Amino acid sequence: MNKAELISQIRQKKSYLCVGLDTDLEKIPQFLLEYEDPIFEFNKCIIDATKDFAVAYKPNIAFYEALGAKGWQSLEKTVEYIPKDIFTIADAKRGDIGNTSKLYAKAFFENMDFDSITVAPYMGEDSVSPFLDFPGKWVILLAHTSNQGSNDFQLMTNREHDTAFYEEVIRKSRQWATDDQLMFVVGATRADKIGQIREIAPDNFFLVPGVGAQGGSLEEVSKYGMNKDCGLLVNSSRGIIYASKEEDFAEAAGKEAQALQQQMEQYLAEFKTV
Ligand SMILES: O=C(O)c1cc(=O)[nH]c(=O)n1[C@@H]1O[C@H](COP(=O)(O)O)[C@@H](O)[C@H]1O
Repeated sequence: MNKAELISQIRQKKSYLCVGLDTDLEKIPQFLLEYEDPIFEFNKCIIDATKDFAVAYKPNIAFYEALGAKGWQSLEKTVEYIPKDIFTIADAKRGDIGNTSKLYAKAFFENMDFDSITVAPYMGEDSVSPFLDFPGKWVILLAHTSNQGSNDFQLMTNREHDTAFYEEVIRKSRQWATDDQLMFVVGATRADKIGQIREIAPDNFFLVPGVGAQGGSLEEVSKYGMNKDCGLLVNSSRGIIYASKEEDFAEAAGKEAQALQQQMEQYLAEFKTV
C-alpha cells in the first residue's frame, strides 16, 4: 500500500488506529481452545469487530513464533484474512547483515504479503536497505521506543552535535529512503519528545505504540505528533483485544476500537495541520 492510499483510508475512516494482534493462548477466552486453530479464530473475530474503525493491523510475530509451525500457520491465515485495503505491519523487529536481512524481507514481503515490517536500526544501513529493495513495502524503524530500557542507548548524547542517539537514527536513515517507504516507531509514552521528532521528520509516518495498557496519552501524541497528512498510526494491542475475556470479547474489542476512533476523529479535526 502506498502513502496516498494510506492517507485516503485515514480520511475515509476518520481514524489512525492500528490494532495490535498480540494473541496469546493464555489470554484468549478459554472456550476458543476447542477450535482447531484458536489463535486464528480469535483474530478473525477481532478483525471482523474492529475493521471499520482501524486503518492498520500489527501482529507481533513473537506471539506466533512461540507456537512453532502452528503459530506460523495462524499468522499466515491472519494476514490473508485482513481486508486488502487495510495496512499490515509485521512487528518482527528484524535487521542483520545484508544477505540475512534479504531473507527476512522475503519471509514477510513475499511468503507473506505484509505491507511493512518493524526493523531495529542498530546494525546500520546495509542491514536496513535489503527491506527497502521491495517496491511498495515499508520499513518501520525503531527510533524512540516506549519501554523503560529505551533510556539506556536511545538517549545517549552525541556530544559533537548535541543530539540524542535516536535523533541520529532518524536524521541518518532519512537519507536512505523517502517518506513513501520509511516510518519511525515513537512510543506514546514519549509524547514529550514527539513534537521535536516531528520537526526532524516532518513528512514521515510514525507508528506510535503505548496507548492503552502502557498508559500513553492519545491526546498528547495527536496534538504534538500530527502533520498535514495525519502522519500517525497509533497502536493499541491488549487494551483492545483483551477488553473482555468472556464470550463477548469481540463485541468489547469493537467498542474499545470505536471509542478510540471517535477520539481520533475529534483530534483529526482539532490538530491536523493544514
Ligand atoms: O514496535 C512496536 O510495535 C513497539 C515499539 C515500542 O516502542 N513499544 C511497543 O510496545 N511496541 C509493541 O507494541 C505493542 C504494544 O502492546 P500493548 O502495550 O498491549 O498495547 C507490543 O506488540 C509491543 O511489542
